[in-house]
Amino acid sequence: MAELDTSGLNTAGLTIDRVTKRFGEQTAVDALSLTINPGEFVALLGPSGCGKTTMLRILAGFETINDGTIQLANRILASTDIHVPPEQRNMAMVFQSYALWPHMSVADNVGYPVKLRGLRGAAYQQKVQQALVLVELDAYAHRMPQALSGGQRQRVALARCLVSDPSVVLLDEPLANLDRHLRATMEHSFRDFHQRTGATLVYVTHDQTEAMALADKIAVMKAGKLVQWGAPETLYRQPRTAWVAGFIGQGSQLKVAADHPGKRLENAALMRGLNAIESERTQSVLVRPEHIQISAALASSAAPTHNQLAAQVESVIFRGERYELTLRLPSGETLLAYHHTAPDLGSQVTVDLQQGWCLEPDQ
Ligand SMILES: Nc1ncnc2c1ncn2[C@@H]1O[C@H](COP(=O)(O)OP(=O)(O)OP(=O)(O)O)[C@@H](O)[C@H]1O
Repeated sequence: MAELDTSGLNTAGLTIDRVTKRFGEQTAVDALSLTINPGEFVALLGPSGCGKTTMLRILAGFETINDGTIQLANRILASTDIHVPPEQRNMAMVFQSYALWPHMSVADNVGYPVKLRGLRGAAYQQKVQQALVLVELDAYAHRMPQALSGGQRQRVALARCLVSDPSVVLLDEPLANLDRHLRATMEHSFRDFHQRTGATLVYVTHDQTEAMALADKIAVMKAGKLVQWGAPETLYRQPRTAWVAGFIGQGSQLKVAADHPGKRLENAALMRGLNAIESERTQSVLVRPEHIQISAALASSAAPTHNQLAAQVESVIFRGERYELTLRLPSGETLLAYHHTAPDLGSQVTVDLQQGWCLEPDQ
């Protein structure tokens, strides 16, 4: 592919400082602070109604704020008494509905924002061509939007937001209207797009696998508040609270007697905590399925060692590359585990727990 000129893109960082947005009695965004570095790909992740779209609309300038400040590089975009209008923010937004003009070709759709600014002739053609190359749609310049797939239409929308050299690209659930297969393909397109442009991207989604696959950093939101901010691996391995642990990835939460949240327990310490008396088992610990080893069915005469647990197989689901098992422990708690073969339902197995992660209780 030809060398791409993305020098026009004046990527910048965003500082969101204690931003609050209320709609009447309802606080949609509650004292949220984030520092987004230039060129970072950030996902705002959370369940429906947690305030992520409101936060994106605040960044775009479609909503004013009640408290806090937003800065793009050194420039204040919003505070209690400043509100820079959307068209002066140098940001571009991509919606889940694509919002393409049906009567314009792909090239005309992409070029529209710069045509509005008066760009014409060779400079215009070059800008449109560059943006189309970035989303690998240069061969489709003369097609009409109706003659494109959903994924291609979304790439046209991406190209259109790029022509105006935005400092930040805001994306509101851009894959929500696509089927599962296409979403996976588009995840690759978005990653490529980010690598080639180096743009600062803020991406709203309620889909944790999408956020984990795409983002450099994820802001997990709940009821308008930021509950955790970190790299996908950190959120997966070291979720702060029981709620984050349940929201990101798969796993089981067991009660143990252990000291502090934010600590990893290796096998022996974990087993000591699990074997403590009931009243002392007050700390929630997360055990991911990949940290559970299952031994062959327990012979009737064999007992698990003191560092193992006995468990009963309650359900077995075939997932192609592995089986997903639900195991019932003597304490009554359940454990999600993976295994390469399918044990009989109701059979007893021995379980080795390699490690667990101590969680903070939810507020
Ligand atoms: N214009 C508005 N007027 C009143 N309340 C609003 C308005 N916009 C959002 N809200 C409320 O603010 C809260 C946050 O909404 P928001 O759309 O930001 O959530 P979300 O996390 O993006 O949800 P979803 O994933 O369902 O889009 C919700 O309770 C919503 O009802």
